[in-house]
Amino acid sequence: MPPRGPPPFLRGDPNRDYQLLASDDAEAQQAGKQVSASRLFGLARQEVWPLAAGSLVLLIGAAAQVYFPKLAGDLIDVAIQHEAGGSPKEARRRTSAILVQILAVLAISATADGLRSWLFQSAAERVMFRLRTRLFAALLRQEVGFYDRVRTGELTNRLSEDTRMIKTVATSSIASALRSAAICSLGLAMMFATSWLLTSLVLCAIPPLFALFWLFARISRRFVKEQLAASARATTVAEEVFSNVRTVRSFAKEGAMQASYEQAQRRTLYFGLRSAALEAVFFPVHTSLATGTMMIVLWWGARLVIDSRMSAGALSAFVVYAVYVAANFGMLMGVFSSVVQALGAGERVFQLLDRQPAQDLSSGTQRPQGSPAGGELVLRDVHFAYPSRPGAWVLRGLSLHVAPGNKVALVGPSGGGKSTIVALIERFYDPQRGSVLLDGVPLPSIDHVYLHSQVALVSQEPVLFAASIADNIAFGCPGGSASQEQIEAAARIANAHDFICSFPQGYQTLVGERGVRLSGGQKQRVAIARAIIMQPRVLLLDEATSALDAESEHMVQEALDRIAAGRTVVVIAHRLSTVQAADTVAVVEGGCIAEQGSHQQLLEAGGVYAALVRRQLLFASVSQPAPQGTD
Ligand SMILES: Nc1ncnc2c1ncn2[C@@H]1O[C@H](COP(=O)(O)OP(=O)(O)OP(=O)(O)O)[C@@H](O)[C@H]1O
Repeated sequence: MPPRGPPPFLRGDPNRDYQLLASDDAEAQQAGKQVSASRLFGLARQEVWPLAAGSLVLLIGAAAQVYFPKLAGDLIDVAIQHEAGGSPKEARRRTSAILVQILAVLAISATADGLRSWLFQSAAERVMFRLRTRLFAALLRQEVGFYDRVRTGELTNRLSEDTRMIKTVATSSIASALRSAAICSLGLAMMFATSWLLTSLVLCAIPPLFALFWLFARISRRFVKEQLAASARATTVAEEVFSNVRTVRSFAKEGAMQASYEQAQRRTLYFGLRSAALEAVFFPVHTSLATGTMMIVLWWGARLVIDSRMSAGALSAFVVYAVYVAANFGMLMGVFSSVVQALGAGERVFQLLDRQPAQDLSSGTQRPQGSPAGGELVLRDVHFAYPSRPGAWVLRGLSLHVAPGNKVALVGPSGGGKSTIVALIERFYDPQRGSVLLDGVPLPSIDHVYLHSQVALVSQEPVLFAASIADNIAFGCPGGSASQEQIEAAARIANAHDFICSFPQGYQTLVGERGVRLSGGQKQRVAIARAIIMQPRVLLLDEATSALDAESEHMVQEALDRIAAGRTVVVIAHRLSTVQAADTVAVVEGGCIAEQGSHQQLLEAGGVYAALVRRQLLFASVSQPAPQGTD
């Protein structure tokens, strides 16, 4: 019986993340299902020369290894012949000669093993580097909607765990497999040369051993795949808890989170235990079969020695060869089963590598220059539903025109679609119908980097990177690097310079993960500086609500007013002063622009806006006086 589904925190299908990805993209899923061993090994294609060189030294090392039993057999025969009355001098001379051979073979074998290890391991590291960077690039190419559906823990797990598993198989396992195959073949050849009769007996045991391994690999592949998926879910829970530790603490939900994590891990444990049980059955059966065969061979060999059909030295050499062959056959099968298991991890990685993003960021090439003012925004008959909720239309034929340099304030009831409009202008999503245009050019036709150097977003809860304040501000610079003067100039406009200088490390102060070491107002001002340094033509603002105290709200507002001057601005307005200062107020309701005009015009019209103001549904969160004459 599989474990019960996770508790509330993770309620739903335990395979949800995996299935989401799979059902999300049937084509990629298909491609994922068809992952073949050749595709897995294809990852090592660029390493063909190091691997070829590694294989060569590996063969040399294997040949050296296989020579040892022969030397051991020779030594035993010399000793036996001496016991039977041979000359001690001759025996000593022969043992000395054998000793020289042993030392030479040891030196060759050690050098070859060292070289082999370096060549294969370094190739494996490079394969993993390439695989991870390719996978990261593939993930970064995906549209924002993809991230709405997949949890980050799932993706980071694939980047770390799955790629590590594939790396080992794609290179080192080739080395082990080749080495074992070489030792097996050479060992078998030597066994044949020593006694074809005994060798035939050994060969009889190989088909059942192989069948056993094949069965084991098939079953364990499924377990490994499930275990990786379960472990990804556990990582997701851990990541979510760690990044929301303040929420967890404030609700005293440590116990519940612990239970969620345990539940997620329990599934990992469940498949881990099944793997362990499988191994507990498989390995004793395999070992008994192999050891039983060896003992029968020894028994028969002893009879051959007694009948003088074989020397004791030859039997010793044969037994050592048989042990070599058995051990390496075991290793070969181990590699085979880990390849089969890695195909499970490969499916998941290749599924992501193959996934075609719904938005092609490289398709846009245009850089509209527009009139000198620039920054004309048009939303034309836009219909939009979020990809994670297809069919639930958020915008239904919405049209909006913002002239260059104009300021439009979006107001309306919660959930009406204001933030969605901003997300479409940022091209986080593309509308299903209709279009969004900047300076007359549809956004998908505009060069991605250019678009985002012209449009800046300052949200209510900006997220900063875990770096210094200077680095966070410079992040906004289109070229990627900014001078200290530029950074400081932007910080001054954003009202951030003074508080930054009050920190002992000034601009080099680290802000912590997502900016956790700064206050809400400070974070927002750093985010404003990050937008200012970009010198955008279009500004998208989500105004701060009462989350800030009066002083920092004033500082933030002043900074926003400065940065807005002379630019096209779309602001999600929460304050009366903002709507009053806007050229146009657009009331977003039910996915459409219900009304548009100046604050005064709309109040006088006595429509939706007037009703919302009257019912205090707008500006309720700020301590501004209610507008006059609305009743
Ligand atoms: N990423 C998303 N995936 C699915 N649905 C979403 C997503 N973001 C928002 N929605 C849904 O889209 C609708 C419009 O949301 P939106 O955030 O645009 O409203 P809003 O007018 O900005 O609201 P508020 O004033 O409360 O911020 C809501 O029903 C919301 O649940």
